Amino acid sequence: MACRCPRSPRLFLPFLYPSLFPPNGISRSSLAAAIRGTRRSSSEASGPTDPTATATRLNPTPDDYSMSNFADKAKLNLYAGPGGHGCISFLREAYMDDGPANGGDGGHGGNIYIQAVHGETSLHKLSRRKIVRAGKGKSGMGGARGGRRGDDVVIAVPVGTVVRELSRDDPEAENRFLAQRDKKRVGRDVLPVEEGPDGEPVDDPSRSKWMLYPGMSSSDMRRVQLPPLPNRERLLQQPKEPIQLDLSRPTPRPILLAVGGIGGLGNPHFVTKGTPKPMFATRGEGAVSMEIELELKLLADVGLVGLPNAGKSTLLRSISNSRTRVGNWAFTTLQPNIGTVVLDNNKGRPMLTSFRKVSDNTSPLRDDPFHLSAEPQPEVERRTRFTIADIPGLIEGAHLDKGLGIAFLRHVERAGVLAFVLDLGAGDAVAALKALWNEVGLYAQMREEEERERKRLAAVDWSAAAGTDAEDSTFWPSTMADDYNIPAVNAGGLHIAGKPWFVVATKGDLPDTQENFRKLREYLAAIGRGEEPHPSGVEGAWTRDCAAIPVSAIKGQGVDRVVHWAVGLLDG
Ligand SMILES: Nc1nc2c(ncn2[C@@H]2O[C@H](COP(=O)(O)OP(=O)(O)OP(=O)(O)O)[C@@H](O)[C@H]2O)c(=O)[nH]1
Ligand SMILES: [Mg+2]
Repeated sequence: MACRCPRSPRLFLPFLYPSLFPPNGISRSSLAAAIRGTRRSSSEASGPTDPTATATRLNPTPDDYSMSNFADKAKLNLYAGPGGHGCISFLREAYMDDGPANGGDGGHGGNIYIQAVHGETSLHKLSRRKIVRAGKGKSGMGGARGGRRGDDVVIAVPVGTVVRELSRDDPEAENRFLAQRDKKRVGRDVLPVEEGPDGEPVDDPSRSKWMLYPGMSSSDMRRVQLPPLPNRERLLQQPKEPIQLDLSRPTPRPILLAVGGIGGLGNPHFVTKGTPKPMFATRGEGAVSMEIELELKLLADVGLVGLPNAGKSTLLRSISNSRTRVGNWAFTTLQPNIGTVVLDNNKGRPMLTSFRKVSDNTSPLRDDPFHLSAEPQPEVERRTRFTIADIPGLIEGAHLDKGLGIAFLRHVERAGVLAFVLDLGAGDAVAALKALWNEVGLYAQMREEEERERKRLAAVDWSAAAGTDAEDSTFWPSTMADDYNIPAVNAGGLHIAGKPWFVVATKGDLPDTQENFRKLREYLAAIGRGEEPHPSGVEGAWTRDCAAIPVSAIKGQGVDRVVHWAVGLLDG
């Protein structure tokens, strides 16, 4: 059959593809040229700073970057799994309607662990998750079938995460404390079931630990004589309060944070001569819940510190594999970036031969907890790469949380070497260096005060058993977690000012920067000679070999010297 619609392909095409059908009077070629023109002008507007320059790796267009999710703090509420209840059941078979007790035990609740692993780079997933729950133990069943154990949870965090416990609720520790107190008071393990004047049982906390057969009459329920609660130990001991871990290395095994509850016992456990058919079983124990705070301190070998727009990110791009964002405005960088400088790619002669000490902070427990390797650990190992952290620019008052500085200064806190990046084209470099050191020094002092305060609070024993003889060494046995405790920091800001540092004087390609650089070099030489104090003003700070390296990061000139100098300081 013939088509009833007239064949007019041009009818709809202009709506679908307007660019192919220019309005009358404009030729297709001139329209294409106009489109090309607008594209070029829009990329130029946001492109490299110098309009004559073409985009390169060191001077990229602003869209040549990737912005990943990043969070360096997270608070988590942890709920370990409670134990499942024991079961009250009796064998029922043909011709045996009154068989023996066969209730299964409840499963243990799941534990919560933490593990620092390579591959995780941020805490953003955990900061959104907020609550971590381990699996509940399943209750026991008839036919002597035990309940399933609750699933454990391992929280994977990046290496460099500090864990602090903020609060804890351990119902079993509380109960044990109350039981010990009652034992002392009455001289018996469990208070007798007493009846009040109206025949109602007096409130007895130990009764809530029991499950009674649902088919019992209420008077039987009141009269039933319960045996003393069995004294059961958790398979894993809950770590001491407060937990403080510094996961500065990948942890070989997950570290326990919160222990799940023990599963209840089924009724066969309570069969005695006097009670051949126990109509009771124990409930599963409650589990530990706690609130913890995670703080990620990126572990880079070198930390770049500078004012906004100084050229830190361009420097990072010029010496490492980083693709961090670069732009000609302040606060281009909004989150820390880590770049890796490869010294030896195993494809020929290495760029530099460097060794790093490994014996300093290698405890046998961390690297070889079971002493499996008979060979002694090497004292030094070859450095094939090192990492550099670029953080958002600091402004005056950063330590008081102005700008973006304070949240990110903690990432340079752990760097082995600090590199101060100064823009030679942005005024007095000496004044800029002093301002930066001032902020860093004030921040260091603030952190130390915070740490002291935290220690003071930790020294106060908040545990339920505090001040009583219930608190003995077996009550809170020590765990592996104690070996990961945060090391003490020096007083007076030295933990940052005592680090080796140097200055990278960048944008040396700009005109009239020589004089600025000369003054900077003289100032640093005076510090080295001891004529000028350390720019932070901290007594005993590192002033051994303060160098200023002139570079033009955008042209990649002089940047190799930065790598050599940083490696020299890292090697010590
Ligand atoms: N002429 C010249 N310009 C440079 C040099 N290094 C960086 N720039 C320019 O300076 C501007 C700022 O560079 P960034 O690397 O983003 O500076 P930043 O210190 O990371 O800035 P924030 O992230 O905001 O703190 C960019 O327009 C760069 O192209 C250099 O050596 N010479
Ligand atoms: Mg930057």
